[in-house]
Amino acid sequence: MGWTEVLTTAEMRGLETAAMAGGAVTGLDLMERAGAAVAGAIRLRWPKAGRVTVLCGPGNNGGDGYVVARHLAQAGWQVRVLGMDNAPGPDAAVMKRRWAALGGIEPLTAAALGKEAGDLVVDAIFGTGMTRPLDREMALVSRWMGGWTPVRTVTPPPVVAVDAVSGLCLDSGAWLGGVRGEPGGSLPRAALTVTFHAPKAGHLLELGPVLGGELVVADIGLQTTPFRDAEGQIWSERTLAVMVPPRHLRQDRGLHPLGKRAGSHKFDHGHALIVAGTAGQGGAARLSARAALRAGAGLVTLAPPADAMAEHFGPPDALMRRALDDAAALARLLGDDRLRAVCLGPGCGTGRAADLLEPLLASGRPAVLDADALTALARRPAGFEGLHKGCVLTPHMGEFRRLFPDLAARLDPPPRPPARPPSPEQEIAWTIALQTWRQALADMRGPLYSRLDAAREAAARSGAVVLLKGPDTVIAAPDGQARIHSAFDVPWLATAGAGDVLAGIIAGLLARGFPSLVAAATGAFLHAAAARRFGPGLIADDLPEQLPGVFRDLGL
Ligand SMILES: NC(=O)C1=CN([C@@H]2O[C@H](COP(=O)(O)OP(=O)(O)OC[C@H]3O[C@@H](n4cnc5c(N)ncnc54)[C@H](OP(=O)(O)O)[C@@H]3O)[C@@H](O)[C@H]2O)[C@H](O)CC1
Ligand SMILES: [K+]
Repeated sequence: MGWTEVLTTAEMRGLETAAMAGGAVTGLDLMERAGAAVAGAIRLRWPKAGRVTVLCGPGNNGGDGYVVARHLAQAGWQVRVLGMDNAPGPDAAVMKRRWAALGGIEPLTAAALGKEAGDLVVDAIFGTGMTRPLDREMALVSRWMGGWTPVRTVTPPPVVAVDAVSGLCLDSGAWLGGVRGEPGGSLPRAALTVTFHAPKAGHLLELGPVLGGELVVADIGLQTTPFRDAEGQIWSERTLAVMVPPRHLRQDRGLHPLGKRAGSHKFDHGHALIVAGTAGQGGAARLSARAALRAGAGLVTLAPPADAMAEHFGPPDALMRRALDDAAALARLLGDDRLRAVCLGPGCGTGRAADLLEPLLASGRPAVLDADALTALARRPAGFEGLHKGCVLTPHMGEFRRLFPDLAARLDPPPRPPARPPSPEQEIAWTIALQTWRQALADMRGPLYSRLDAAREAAARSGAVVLLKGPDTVIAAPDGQARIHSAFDVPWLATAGAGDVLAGIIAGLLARGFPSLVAAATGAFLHAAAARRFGPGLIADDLPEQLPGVFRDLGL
């Protein structure tokens, strides 16, 4: 599995500051390297020199912009710079002067965009220093970069964002001053974002992947020194992105983590138990069971109640079936240590899930709790007692809200008032509510609370690994470790049963002995890779059948 370190803006600043304090590098070096990297990425994608408009903000992001302008001009591009009329920090001031020696700087206003914008726009207005919503002028510029063209302005050419599209909170992926969860039509869209040293969480969450276009991570010579935070936690291992497996992880370099050693025995790859529910709901558990088999578990047993056994006959023959009627029966089954993982929830029924949850937690066995098991957990008088780090909770946002209402609420935008006054006599109250709502949006201050924060707190509170589902899936462990799997290119995963397959893949990996955090992160990766491989028109039943091809693609 490929792990890419993901940083918060504070960690990025910490890394830069430490590198500069150590004398290894100066801010000016870093800015030169950053700007040169952006210019290089531009020249790779648009090899023919053209006309570019560079928008430079008040700080170091703007400083990068002046470096980009200089490099593109020296490469034969016709460069027009629109810059803020301010006295930036020392590094940006140097770079601004170096540009000014080559070309002019016009004031950065929305009106100035009305004229010729050229073949490309570079957004170097704000980066990691973006802490509050854009003011009116920059909001107009930002909307223009999203294709909004009021009278007398030209349609914007492709946009390249330096570090991020300006306006994005780089810690949460939310739009500062926007209503979370509503992408909104007039936000900027970049064709390419060039960030530095490592992706930030905001590049991978919520609107980050939607607005940022292709993400390039440019090395600017910052060593990933294992920094320790106040709790002694090594930063560079806290949050990792798990989207792209490195091609180098092939069999010829030793056994791939997902591979199987020649001569191994089925029990070497573990036995997974997939609990099924009462008659008529069996499809979900069958999907999970098939997925666990395809994920490489040595044995998989489907366990419906005796009265539902009849519905579970049929393929795959490799799937074993065994009646499981109640908690006592499960406690007996779990007495067999070879049973290495349990999947509880898909198509199980909340009553049955509630009964079976107790012996399952008491056994300490690795387990995936999904669907009805999560509903049962939310209603459980004992709460999260008995959960352990071998458990993987796989809630979608609705289930997450039931389990962790206070955390979900911190992700919610301020409640929007109705579109119009409910009645004439309520006109005044409605007006006040609307002004209060608008002020709440204007008062937003970054870094905003993120899905990563929410998953981390949920894992710490529950004691289990929490996989918060979405196109930006976040996986967090109780010890603070987290993984992000961002896949906005497989919308077809929004189909009945896809969650059951994910639960089954994770259960299969747990049975194979993968630690819970790695099993969940690898499961999220395999799930999306299977969907990507099948393509549009997929149904959940197609997903397990794609896994052999995914493994081949991984070089297994
Ligand atoms: N640190 C380094 O050596 C490197 C930095 N790189 C680049 O620098 C930016 C981060 O630069 P920074 O100056 O910290 O912040 P920004 O340029 O993103 O923002 C500039 C200032 O703007 C103010 N601000 C914030 N929000 C708004 C707003 N909505 N309207 C107006 N102004 C706003 C804020 O200052 P305040 O004190 O006013 O809050 C910002 O400080 C990083 O993104 C990189 O591009 C190099 O690339 C690597 C080396
Ligand atoms: K920017």
